Order: sequence, then structure tokens, then C-alpha cells
Amino acid sequence: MFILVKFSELFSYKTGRITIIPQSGTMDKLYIDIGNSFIKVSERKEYSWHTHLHMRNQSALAAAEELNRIDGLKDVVVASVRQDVLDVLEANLDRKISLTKLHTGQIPSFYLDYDSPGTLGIDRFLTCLAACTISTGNVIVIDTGSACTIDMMTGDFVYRGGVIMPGVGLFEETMKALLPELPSTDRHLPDHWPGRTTDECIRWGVYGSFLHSIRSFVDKFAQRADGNHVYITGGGAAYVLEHLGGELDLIHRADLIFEGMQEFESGSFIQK
Ligand SMILES: Nc1ncnc2c1ncn2[C@@H]1O[C@H](COP(=O)(O)OP(=O)(O)OP(=O)(O)O)[C@@H](O)[C@H]1O
Ligand SMILES: CC(C)(CO)[C@@H](O)C(=O)NCCC(=O)O
Ligand SMILES: [K+]
Repeated sequence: MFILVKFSELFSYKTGRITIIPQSGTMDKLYIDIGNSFIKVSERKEYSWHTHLHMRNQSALAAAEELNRIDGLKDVVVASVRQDVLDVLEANLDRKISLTKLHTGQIPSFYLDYDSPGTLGIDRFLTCLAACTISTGNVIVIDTGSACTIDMMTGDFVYRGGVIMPGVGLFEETMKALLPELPSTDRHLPDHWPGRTTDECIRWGVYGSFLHSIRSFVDKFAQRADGNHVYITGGGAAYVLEHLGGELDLIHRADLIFEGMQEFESGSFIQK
């Protein structure tokens, strides 16, 4: 029997970490998603995923130390889009914890309809793989975090590529940095067109651009193939759902990356 440790999920967006309150439970295997800005550590429960840690990438050393403190932790599976952060984690993780790294080099080339497979982000393949495993037919996956990717996988588990664009936060930050005289606004779209105040025009330009881009890329995929299931995941999913949920039939899965990691690890898509 391993000592079981569970943590609560009181995530602070400011510090980028959750308050950890150990409870009782068992935890011998954990899955880690290293995104562009955050490290997320989750555990597979019977029918769901439980997030144990959510920390900024700058805290990779602290994340490793946190993991080292977990009694009975044997296996860690990681998918990363940040080699530098993965290096810090790996260098500081106890040797007794086995680390399995998922990377695009492990994907048989049949499943990659992508002309630069050597530089494909593993997160894009994994979220598509998870969606494709859940649905029958083609899937489109919107993964919106620091970056926003919109990708397609056809029902035969072949990844077809898509779009890499800035996440909504990057749209905001670029405006602030390069057009500093403009005021900041809230994230809602005006209820009429066109904008007739500075505030409305900015809201159309910043948030309208972000949301309309997503909408039009999904439509562009739909022109290529129909009957697609459209999934949404990532830290900014709630915002997109709130604004596009009425127009697009979006399936929200917060843990798509982790579901994809587990599916990838099992390798069962390869036989399908
Ligand atoms: N409470 C929130 N308020 C505002 N924005 C949020 C909130 N939660 C998440 N976000 C948005 O999500 C982003 C973080 O996304 P995510 O949790 O997917 O991490 P990430 O490491 O940036 O992921 P990715 O690698 O997919 O870009 C933030 O940069 C922000 O744009
Ligand atoms: C696009 C991001 C940043 C999204 O997290 C990541 O998947 C990545 O670093 N990709 C590498 C470029 C590519 O996917 O072709
Ligand atoms: K993303």
C-alpha cells in the first residue's frame, strides 16, 4: 500500500499555482502536461482526471520537489512543448521515479499528414488523438491557452494539421505593448456593429478578431469534410465557449491532453 496523497484544487491565477491540501488516497502514476506557460500534473481517476498541481513553467524546480515528496510515486508520464522546462523537471526528479516522455518522434509516420513532423508540437497530436478516440469520424480540436491551435484529425487517426495562432492573452498583450495609448477594455463583444466608441472598436478588433478567426477556421475545415465533431480544451476554453458556444456545436473536454497521453501510451490507436 502506498501512502495516498490527494490535493485540493484552489488554483490561483496570479501565482499560477494551486494551494495544496493533502488528503488520503493512492497515487503511484501521474501525467504531466508542460504547456507554453503552465505545468499541469494530473491523476487518472476511474472516470475522470484530478489536477494535483498547476504551476507556472518558471516553477519547474518547485514542481519537481513537490513530486519528489509524494510517497509511492513510481511513474510520471510527460508531454511537453517546452524542452527547457522539461530539462529542469527531469534534472530535479528523484531517480526512483520513472519518467516516460511522449514525443512526436514516436508517432508512426502514417498518422502524420504534416510536412514538418520533426517540429510538430506533441500537444496538438495528443488532443486530436483523444478527441478521435472518443468520437467516430473526423474531429476538429481547438486548444486555447497561451497559444491557440485549431487542428483536424480524420477518423482514421491521421493528424491533418491546422492553425497556430496567438491565444486571447497574446492579442491583449500585443495591443498593450505596441499601442500603449489605447485603453484596456473588458473581453465582451459589443452587441451592435460597427463599434462607435473607442472601447467598442477595440473590443471588436481584439476579441472579435480572436473569436472570428476561430469561427472561420472551423468553417474552413468544414468545407473540406463534413460531419466533424468540434472539441474545445485549454485554459481559455470557457471564454470561447461563452462566445461561440451558441454558433458552433462545441464539446468541452478540459482533460483532453491527459486523455490523449493515456491513449498514446497504450498505443491502441495504432491497430485501429
Ligand atoms: N482565469 C483565467 N482568466 C483569464 N485567462 C485565463 C484564465 N484561465 C486561463 N486563461 C487563459 O489560458 C491561458 C493558459 O492556458 P493553459 O492553462 O492551457 O496553459 P498553457 O501552458 O498556456 O497552455 P498551452 O500550452 O496550451 O498554450 C492563459 O494564458 C490565459 O490566456
Ligand atoms: C503550437 C504550440 C506552441 C501550441 O502549444 C506547440 O504545439 C508547439 O510548440 N508546436 C511546434 C510547432 C508545430 O506544431 O508545428
Ligand atoms: K494551446
